[in-house]
Amino acid sequence: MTGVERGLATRDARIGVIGLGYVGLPLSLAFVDAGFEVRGFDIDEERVGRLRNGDSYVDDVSDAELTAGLDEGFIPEATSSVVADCDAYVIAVPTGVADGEPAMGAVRAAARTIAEQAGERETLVIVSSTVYPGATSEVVAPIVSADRPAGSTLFAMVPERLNPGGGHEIAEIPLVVGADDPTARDAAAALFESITETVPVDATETAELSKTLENTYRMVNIALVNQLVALAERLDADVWEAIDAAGTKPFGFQAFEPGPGVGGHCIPIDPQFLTWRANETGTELPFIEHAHEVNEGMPGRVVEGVTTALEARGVPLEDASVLAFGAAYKPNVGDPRHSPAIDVFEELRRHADVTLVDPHVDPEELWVPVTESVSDATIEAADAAVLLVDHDAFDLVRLGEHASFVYDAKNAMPDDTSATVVTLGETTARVDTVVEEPPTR
Ligand SMILES: NC(=O)c1ccc[n+]([C@@H]2O[C@H](COP(=O)([O-])OP(=O)(O)OC[C@H]3O[C@@H](n4cnc5c(N)ncnc54)[C@H](O)[C@@H]3O)[C@@H](O)[C@H]2O)c1
Ligand SMILES: CC(=O)N[C@@H]1[C@@H](OP(=O)(O)OP(=O)(O)OC[C@H]2O[C@@H](n3ccc(=O)[nH]c3=O)[C@H](O)[C@@H]2O)O[C@H](CO)[C@@H](O)[C@@H]1O
Repeated sequence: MTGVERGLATRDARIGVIGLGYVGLPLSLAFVDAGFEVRGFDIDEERVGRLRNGDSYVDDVSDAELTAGLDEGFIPEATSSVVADCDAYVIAVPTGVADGEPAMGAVRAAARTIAEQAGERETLVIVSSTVYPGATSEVVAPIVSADRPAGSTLFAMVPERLNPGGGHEIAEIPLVVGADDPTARDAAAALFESITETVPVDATETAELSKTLENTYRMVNIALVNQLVALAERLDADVWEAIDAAGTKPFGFQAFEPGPGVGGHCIPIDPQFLTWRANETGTELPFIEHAHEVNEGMPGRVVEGVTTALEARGVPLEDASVLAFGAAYKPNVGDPRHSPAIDVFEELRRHADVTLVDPHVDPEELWVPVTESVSDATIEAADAAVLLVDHDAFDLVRLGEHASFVYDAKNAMPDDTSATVVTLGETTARVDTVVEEPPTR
C-alpha cells in the first residue's frame, strides 16, 4: 500500500479540488462528509467569496450544506497555495470545444497548479473534468510530472456523472475509475469509494471513452427523434405519441423527446471530443457528426414552425409580438450554456418583437434581455407564446387560458386549453388551417 493509499484508508489524506463549480463543489463537500480534509481552489474570486460566506451558487448545494462543510474544515480559496501538499488532487475545471478543437486550457492550468503546489511527496492526480480520450495521459500527466520525481505521481480518470437538477444524490451514481497503473486505480477507487460505488476500468483512456460514449449515446438518440419531426409533419401521425408508445417496450428502447435543440455543457459538447479525436487518429465518425447537425438545426425548425403558424393566423412574423418562455438549456435549472432556447429567441427577434421569460436564469449572467415573469395582460396582448423550456415554474394552465396562440416546442401544454396550440412536429396540413377557434385535441 502506498503512502497515498494509507492516507486515503485512514481518511488522513488531504484532498485538493481544483474548480469549485457544479462538479467540484458537491464533490468537495462529499469528501468532507466522508471525513477528509478538503481544500478547494477556484480562480473566480467572486465565487470563492460567496463560498466563504456560506452562499452557494450551485443549485444542488444548499447554503446549509455548504456551511456545514465549512464548519467541518472545507477551505475554499482563490489562491492556489490553498492546495499545497495535498495527497490527492481532483481536477474539475471547465472543458469544452472551441473552433472544433477540445478546449483544454483550464485543464492545463489546473495541471500546472498541481505541479507547483504538490511538493515532492507521492501524489494522486484525478481528472474528473470531461475530456477527450487520451487527454489525461497526453495533456495532464506530462505537465504534472515534468519536474517531479519519477514515479511519484499516480494518475487516474474518474469522469463525473452529476446531473444538475436531476435529483440524484452522489452516492446513487456509480463512478468509472480508470488508470493505466493498478496502484493508481486502487488509490483513486479508495478515494471515490468513500462517497459512492466505483467501476474500475484498465486505462484512463477507457474511462474517457466511456464518459464521452455515455453522452454521445444521448445526443445521437435525441437527434434521431428530432429528425423524425420532419417526417411527422408530413404524416398524419403524432410523433410524441409514437415515441411514448415505443417507450412502452420493456426492453431495447429508451424514449427521448424532440425539442428546440440540445443544450448544456455536456451533451452537445462531449461528442465533439470523440469526432475530433477520431479525425486526429485518422478515422471519421460521420454518424455522430450528422446527428450533431440535426440537433443544431432544431432552433431553425422551431422558428419556421412559429412563422408558418402565425402566417396561417394572418400575422406576419415581422408584425408579431411574441413571448418566448424559457432561456435555460433544460427544465428547472438556471444554466444558459449552449441553450437552444436562446438560439430560437435570437432568431425570432431578428424579425419580431420578442420578450424572453425565464424565472431561473440570472439576468446578469445572460447575454440577452430576460424577464422573470409576465402579466396575464401581456400574455393576452401577444400574438404568440412560444414554449421552449418546460420549467415546473411555468403555469401552463394559466398560459393556455390567457394566450390566444401557443407554439409548443415541448409538447407540454395541457390538452384542454382555450388557446390555439400548435406543437413541434404537428402535421403541416393542420398548421396551414390554424384557426381562432380552439381545435379539438
Ligand atoms: N455540470 C455538470 O453537470 C457536469 C457533469 C459531468 C461532468 N461535467 C464536467 O465537469 C467539468 C466541470 O464542469 P462544471 O459544470 O463543474 O463547470 P463550472 O463552470 O460550473 O465550474 C468550473 C469552475 O472551475 C473554475 N476554474 C476554471 N479554471 C480554473 C483553474 N485553472 N483553476 C481553478 N479553477 C478554475 C471556474 O471558475 C468554475 O468555478 C467539465 O469538464 C464538465 O464537462 C460537468
Ligand atoms: C454527468 C453528465 O454528463 N450528465 C449529463 C446531464 O446532461 P444535461 O445536464 O446536459 O441534461 P440532458 O437531460 O442530457 O439535456 C441536454 C439537452 O438535451 C435536451 N434533451 C434532453 C433529453 C431529450 O429527450 N430531449 C432533449 O432535447 C435538453 O433539453 C437539453 O437541452 O444529465 C443527463 C441526465 O439528465 C445525463 O444523462 C448526462 O450524462
